[in-house]
Amino acid sequence: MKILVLNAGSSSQKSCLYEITGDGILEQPVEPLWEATIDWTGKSAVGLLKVKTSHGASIKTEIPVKERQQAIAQMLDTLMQGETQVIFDLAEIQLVGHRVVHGGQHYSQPTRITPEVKAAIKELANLAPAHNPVNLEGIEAIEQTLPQVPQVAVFDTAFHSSIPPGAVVYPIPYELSEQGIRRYGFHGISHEYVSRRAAYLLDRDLSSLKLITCHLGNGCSLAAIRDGSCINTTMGFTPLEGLMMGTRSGSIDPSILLYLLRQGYSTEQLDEMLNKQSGLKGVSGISGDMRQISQAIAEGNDRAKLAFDIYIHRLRSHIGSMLASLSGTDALVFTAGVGENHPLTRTATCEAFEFLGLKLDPSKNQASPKDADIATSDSKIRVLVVQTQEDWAIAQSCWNLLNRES
Ligand SMILES: Nc1ncnc2c1ncn2[C@@H]1O[C@H](COP(=O)(O)OP(=O)(O)O)[C@@H](O)[C@H]1O
Ligand SMILES: CC(=O)OP(=O)(O)O
Ligand SMILES: [Mg+2]
Repeated sequence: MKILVLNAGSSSQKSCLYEITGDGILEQPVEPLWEATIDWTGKSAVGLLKVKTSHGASIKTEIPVKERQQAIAQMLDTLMQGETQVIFDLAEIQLVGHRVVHGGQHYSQPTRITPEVKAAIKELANLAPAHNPVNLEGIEAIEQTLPQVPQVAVFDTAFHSSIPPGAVVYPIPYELSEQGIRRYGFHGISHEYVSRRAAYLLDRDLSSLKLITCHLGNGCSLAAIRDGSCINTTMGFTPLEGLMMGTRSGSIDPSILLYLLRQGYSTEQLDEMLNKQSGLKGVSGISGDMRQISQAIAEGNDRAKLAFDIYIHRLRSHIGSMLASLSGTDALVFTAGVGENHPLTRTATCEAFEFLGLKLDPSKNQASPKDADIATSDSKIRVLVVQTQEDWAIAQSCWNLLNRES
């Protein structure tokens, strides 16, 4: 069965075509037949489309991206044309799966997209403004291009539905919690996938493991996972809470917002400040990208060093909180852009937990291996680097949903 996956970001659109055969539950992730990304910077009318296929073809080309729908249609053209052709007819695609960031209280399973589900995704857009609207645009683009093909939403919040009330309810008047103001948690597709992959790499049963998964990308979050179920996470009502991120502040004293509101800031200004002008970018004044922060530190930039120090301080503190939720851990798992590629972040994080007998192997860490254990053989806690495969996880969820239904 061929499943197309769409993973829409605020400045990118990723897509993969997978072919799943057999029972679909494969321990090793499968290479996509075709993989495409469009990157554009918000208002720019031109985007860079990159496509590669499992038979070794690749193209890079600039395309106009005034509307996401047109850009997606152009991206899908490369499935059937030129050197990147992998199918002869769009009808070969049997299902399309989407990463949808906020599923609210009602969607904790992969769900077939209906007008009702679309309306719910739209309504939740004010809680995930950088994500849900673009997820919806992706769904609508497929309705135009592949009107007959069923679509499935896989929610980033779903994996966190097992978190117990003590970690979900905020200590504010309870009526607000009843209105849905509570912790949801995000990056669930990634946390769930890397926890399963970690169990496989450790040759252990997931149902007997305590894991702390660290998704450190542009957005950053942690999950505490016991016996395969999530029991705590750092993101909350929106993807703004918790760790310091590329451009998001993470948790700050809420009184800072009250203070700034009284100073005359508008809600839009505060939103822009907290989501786009804070984090590594806001403190360093340079960039939200860890590669540029590292380079600036190497050149002696003090603000870049301060930004990195805050990032690590907060990461260590939140790992401490996850450790307490789990009463210990068998492994720390690093994933996503920073987690997979930045040895210094892993060293600086792990140093704080040496008192627990955690020992990182410096040469293994420096190599940034994919899907490997980078702790020494006598370390009391394993440390893994796992490449997150959100798209593959979505394809598997879609396949499982179809099998449950049939
Ligand atoms: N080689 C690298 N070294 C350090 N950081 C990196 C490297 N590659 C990517 N990153 C970091 O990862 C981030 C992107 O992570 P990613 O997981 O792709 O994020 P997202 O899916 O949220 O866009 C970049 O902004 C950058 O900070
Ligand atoms: C939920 C979230 O923060 O996603 P991303 O890291 O892709 O922005
Ligand atoms: Mg991501």
